[in-house]
Amino acid sequence: MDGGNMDGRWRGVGDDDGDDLLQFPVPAECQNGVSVQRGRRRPAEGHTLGRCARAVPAWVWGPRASTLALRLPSLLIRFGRINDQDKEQEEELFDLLLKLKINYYQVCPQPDLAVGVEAHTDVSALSFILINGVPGLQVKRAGRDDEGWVTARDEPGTLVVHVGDALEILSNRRYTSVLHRGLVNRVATRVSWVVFAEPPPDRVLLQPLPELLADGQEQPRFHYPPRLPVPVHVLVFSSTTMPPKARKPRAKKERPSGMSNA
Ligand SMILES: O=C(O)CCC(=O)C(=O)O
Ligand SMILES: [Fe+2]
Repeated sequence: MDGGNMDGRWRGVGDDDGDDLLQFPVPAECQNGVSVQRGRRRPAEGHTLGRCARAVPAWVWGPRASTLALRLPSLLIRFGRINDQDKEQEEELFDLLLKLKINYYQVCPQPDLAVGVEAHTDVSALSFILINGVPGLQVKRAGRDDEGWVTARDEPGTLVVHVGDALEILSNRRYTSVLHRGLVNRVATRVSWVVFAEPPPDRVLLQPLPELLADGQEQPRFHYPPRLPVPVHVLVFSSTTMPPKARKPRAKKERPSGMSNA
């Protein structure tokens, strides 16, 4: 991605080494919340979302993330022993939709009282998360409810990959989606760039892949009659009235106290 200067407020990222990230302010227009950009291409110049997306480190949109994003579901499914012959299904899984979201968390002197991004699972197949070196991404440990939250590593250049709901459903829960949350920080602004990789909404139905159930040994763990295409899934699962997985521990309402990093 080209270097640049938007109204003198920020400088672009030219290097691919992740170091720039630590000194990299997000343009003011992106600081009111989140910006979402659909599609695989970088947004158009001049568009607000484009301006925000230009703040994205090169390699979020660059070959490393997109290669991973486009290949990982297929590889994971293969590990799940999907029938190798089903090329058509594999092609569909390759044809992922990539969406970018930028989270900007203002410094907060009282992080315990603030809401960052509440505990949730992503509806994507996979999510790729890059943070600006300020910790605050937390993952709920699988298993017992009382095991608590684990803070993701924050070394520059660390790319966190989450399994999302779509992959859990397609894989008939060979992979389970990750409950996670984003916290604000007491002393530093947090920025996270998330690329959500989703199955193509017009072609992939969110149901366990038939190949996994073909031999009759395994029962489908997800039933959605009538079988829903992705947009409906997103609608339903985005609803606060219908959490995607009752088996997942619910988000605790209390604010974590150990995350100030002050
Ligand atoms: O900001 C973070 O570290 C996580 C954000 C997140 O999980 C999301 O936007 O879906
Ligand atoms: Fe998320």
